[in-house]
Amino acid sequence: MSESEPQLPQDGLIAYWPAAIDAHEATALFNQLHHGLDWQSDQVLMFGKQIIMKRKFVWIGDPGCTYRYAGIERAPNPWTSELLMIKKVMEHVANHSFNACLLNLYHDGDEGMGWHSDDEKELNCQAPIASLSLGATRKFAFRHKSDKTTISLNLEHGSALIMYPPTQTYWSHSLLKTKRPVGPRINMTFRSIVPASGYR
Ligand SMILES: O=C(O)CCC(=O)C(=O)O
Ligand SMILES: [Fe+2]
Repeated sequence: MSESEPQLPQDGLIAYWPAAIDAHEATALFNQLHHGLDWQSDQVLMFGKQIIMKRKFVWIGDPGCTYRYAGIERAPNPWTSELLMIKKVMEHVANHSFNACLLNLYHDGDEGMGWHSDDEKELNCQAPIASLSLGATRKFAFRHKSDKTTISLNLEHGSALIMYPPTQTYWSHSLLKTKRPVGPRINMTFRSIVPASGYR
């Protein structure tokens, strides 16, 4: 496994590992997750209306790792043995430990994720976020919040993208939609949550 070069010019730090997991393992994992998880419909509040997204998600984490996202509070689902195994790999790649993971399922190129940064208040802002991609290769882009510089990279099957602080402070990111016919993709972002006060 080796790192390859895409980098942010300023105000952040990323590392891209094209083959964090080998292709065979990545395919087996994709199939297990695709069929084995209880995928939920994502909802966003738009112009005061709840819109159901085609994209699906699963929120996994240690007890107490509740996540408020797009106005909805999400209690964590427990870790499975394969998710714990992947968490270990990603902890090794990122050199950091994680207590939660957001999985997103994009059925095709019509589904993506708009510009945002992962800077919710329950996230430990000193910790990296480690993203693992499985399935179709898709384009992912960073845009600087003030000068709008944009950097894009293709996230390949089995690749890891680590976003270190202060990337989320200065850069937004997006999973771009595409008109190219592409198959499904699962993305897992391993995160470090500061558990809600009721749990501490
Ligand atoms: O699908 C991806 O690669 C990105 C997902 C993402 O940005 C997120 O879950 O916050
Ligand atoms: Fe994100």
